[in-house]
Amino acid sequence: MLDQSAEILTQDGRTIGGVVMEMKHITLRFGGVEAIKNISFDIREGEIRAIIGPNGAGKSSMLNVISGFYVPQEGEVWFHGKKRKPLRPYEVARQGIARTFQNIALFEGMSVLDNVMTGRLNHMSANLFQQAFWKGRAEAEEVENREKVEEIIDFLEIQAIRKTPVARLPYGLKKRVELARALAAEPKLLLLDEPMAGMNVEEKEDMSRFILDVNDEFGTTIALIEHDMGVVMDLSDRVVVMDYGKKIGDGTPDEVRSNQEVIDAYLGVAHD
Ligand SMILES: Nc1ncnc2c1ncn2[C@@H]1O[C@H](COP(=O)(O)OP(=O)(O)OP(=O)(O)O)[C@@H](O)[C@H]1O
Repeated sequence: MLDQSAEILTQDGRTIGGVVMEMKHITLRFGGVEAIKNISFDIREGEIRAIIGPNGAGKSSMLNVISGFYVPQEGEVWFHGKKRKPLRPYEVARQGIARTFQNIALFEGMSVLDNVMTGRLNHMSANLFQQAFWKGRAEAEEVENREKVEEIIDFLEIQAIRKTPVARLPYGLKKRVELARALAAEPKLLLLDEPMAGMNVEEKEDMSRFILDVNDEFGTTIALIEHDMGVVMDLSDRVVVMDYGKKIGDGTPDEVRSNQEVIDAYLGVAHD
């Protein structure tokens, strides 16, 4: 059996670390619909792991299992070597998991800066009493949080719009602000829900570059779901392919690309 803690080499010669999350025989049902059927795979430290598949394949359901939002009826999720119990939303953040959403979930009336600041909530320990009576601590924390947020804003090249209300931004930039907010939490595992959906070619190229840069610069482990096979192939170290709730492929982009079952699933399904 493969040593789970051992590093492995990717097809591009990158080294990725040991297993951080393991999905073991996951089955998820909504009433009579089996959205995920007995799927197992792992996510390794420092990798970009994509889960792809045609419409209705079960990708969103899987992302929600990874994030802890859905608890599967069967199977186990292991995180950092421990079997995970059902989590409350704040516990997910404390575990070092942050995510973006397919339908952007930002505060439209607030500025970019304030939206990104909300990503720091988990790093704010000063309570209301301390904020009122122990100004020093609350202020020090505020300075530290601002510094981190400014660093991320620079990194994602959104300085010019830091004071702009999100509602005024084009779609591609909103997606980048969402990425910034997720990064502000300094996650160990970053989950991206169709990060390229609805983008034009240029926006997709920008987003790909930022995802690669985040992974490279911060060493963040990234798991993303994507509907369009093309966009993630150059980006990912390893890819899981789902179809009708089943896993039909799992491997390097080259392995997945030459997998006949994967080719058939994609050819047999109409895409938008
Ligand atoms: N909350 C829910 N209640 C009932 N059925 C659901 C629910 N969420 C998903 N499903 C069903 O589970 C199956 C998988 O859906 P899911 O959204 O996970 O697929 P997907 O691969 O993300 O699809 P898409 O690419 O279209 O977003 C579908 O048959 C869907 O109708």
